[in-house]
Amino acid sequence: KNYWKNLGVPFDKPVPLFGSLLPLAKQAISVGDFFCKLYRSTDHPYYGLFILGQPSLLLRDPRLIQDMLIGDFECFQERMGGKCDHDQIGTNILFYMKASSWKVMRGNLSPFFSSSKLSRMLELINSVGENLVSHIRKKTSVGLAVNSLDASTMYVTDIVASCFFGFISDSLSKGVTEFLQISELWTKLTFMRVVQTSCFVFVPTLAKMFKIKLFDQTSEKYLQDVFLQVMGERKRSGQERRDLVDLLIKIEKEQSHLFKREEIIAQTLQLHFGSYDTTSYSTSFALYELCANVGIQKKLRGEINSVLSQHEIVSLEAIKKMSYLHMVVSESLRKHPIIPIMDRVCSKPYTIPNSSVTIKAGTPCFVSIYGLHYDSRYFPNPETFDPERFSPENKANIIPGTYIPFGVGPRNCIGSRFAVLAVKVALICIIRNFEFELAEDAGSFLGYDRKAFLLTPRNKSLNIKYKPIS
Ligand code: HEM
Repeated sequence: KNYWKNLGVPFDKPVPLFGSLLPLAKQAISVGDFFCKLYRSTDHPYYGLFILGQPSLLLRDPRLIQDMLIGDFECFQERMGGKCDHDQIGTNILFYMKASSWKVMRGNLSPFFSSSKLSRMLELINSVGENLVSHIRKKTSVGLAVNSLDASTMYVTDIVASCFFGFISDSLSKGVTEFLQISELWTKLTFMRVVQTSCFVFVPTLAKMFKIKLFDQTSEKYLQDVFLQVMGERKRSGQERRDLVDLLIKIEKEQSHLFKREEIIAQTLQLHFGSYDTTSYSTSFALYELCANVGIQKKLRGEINSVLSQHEIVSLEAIKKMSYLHMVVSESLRKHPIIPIMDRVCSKPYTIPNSSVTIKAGTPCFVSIYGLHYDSRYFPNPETFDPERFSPENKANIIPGTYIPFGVGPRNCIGSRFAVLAVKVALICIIRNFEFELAEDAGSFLGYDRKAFLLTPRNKSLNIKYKPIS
């Protein structure tokens, strides 16, 4: 209780057993709001809290965040959670991999997101984008509003199947597919899943004792089987598609001394899990903002049409020329940072720069991405959707470390370029073909689900009325 007091660090008063986490345990507040509230409760560069009995630190100052998580990365290489040997998939996804294996695996996977690989994947994403337009056209032709959160989810499911699992899922045309249903189950947060995931991350001792695993086991097994089937066929035929399946086959062949089979399979499930809700919610929030800001929608349509009048296809080169699109997506990710917090665990005693405070090995350190993005010192009128914050002239004024939708440092989001590309293609496809606005029954889309870890729209529908442009 007096741990932070004795070190002279301002802190959140703990309650017995729960520490600072009681509001979360009661599901009275979402994870993003909880850390944002702590962020706002002090002016100090850092703030103490207790994860159950474990003293932990919230880093607030952007300079400090950068010094610690980038400059002193060797002391902050791992996250909380994932130390459960009984769960060979959950523990071995890149997100939770231990530092030594992580470095090699990250090096293996990074080239998968290089410009040349993205350019190849863009062909696949474009064809899913066309299906998204057909899906909207079909619903619109019979006078229906389109639940655009569902449509975004199907769009991302089909991209994931195509780019990571190597097969066509086509849920946008079929409406429902087994892969879509399993993917939804995979990321669905029931009360039990929330408790189990919390144990896996915050109380690994309990997770070990009760053999709790990170993922829902039915969907984990299904996705593993799908991937192994594709992998097996690929090995038998000797065919190469230069995609994730080929890359993982190569790692299995060349690095069997470093990685077990589960560690390799875990990465496909990781990329699926990493992309699924994050990218579909990001697409939906961007669509919502374009409905709410008709002037911005119009201006964006102008830019997209103008660039595409000089390019036959939606190539990386064409997308790069759409600077306003980049500003719109950047602002949407500022206002809606789907992963609202990030964490690292300190691996050795560490003295906080410009202080006499030394934290112990094992201390979890958090960053409130949401708190930073809504801090009016860094982003005036943070509630306003204003892409001009990211214009070439204004961008230079953004203080490093204050805009971090994809995290900070070497362990930041590996899929950021892929995610931004997928969101941009969806917007390009929609905006070229339709004018759109919120339907009368759109309801409130902007409340966040209190039991979710991600910024999850509480109202799981985003009804949009689309008007085809001839
Ligand atoms: C808009 C969509 C997305 C957002 C906002 C997002 C955000 C984040 C954030 C904040 C982190 C933690 C970074 C840190 O701790 O410094 C992260 C990590 C990660 N993300 Fe994403 N992400 C998105 C999409 C994706 C996609 C599409 C993939 C996969 C293709 C992906 C895969 C990962 C992985 C594997 C990690 C862990 C990286 C590591 O530990 O090396 N994410 N993401």
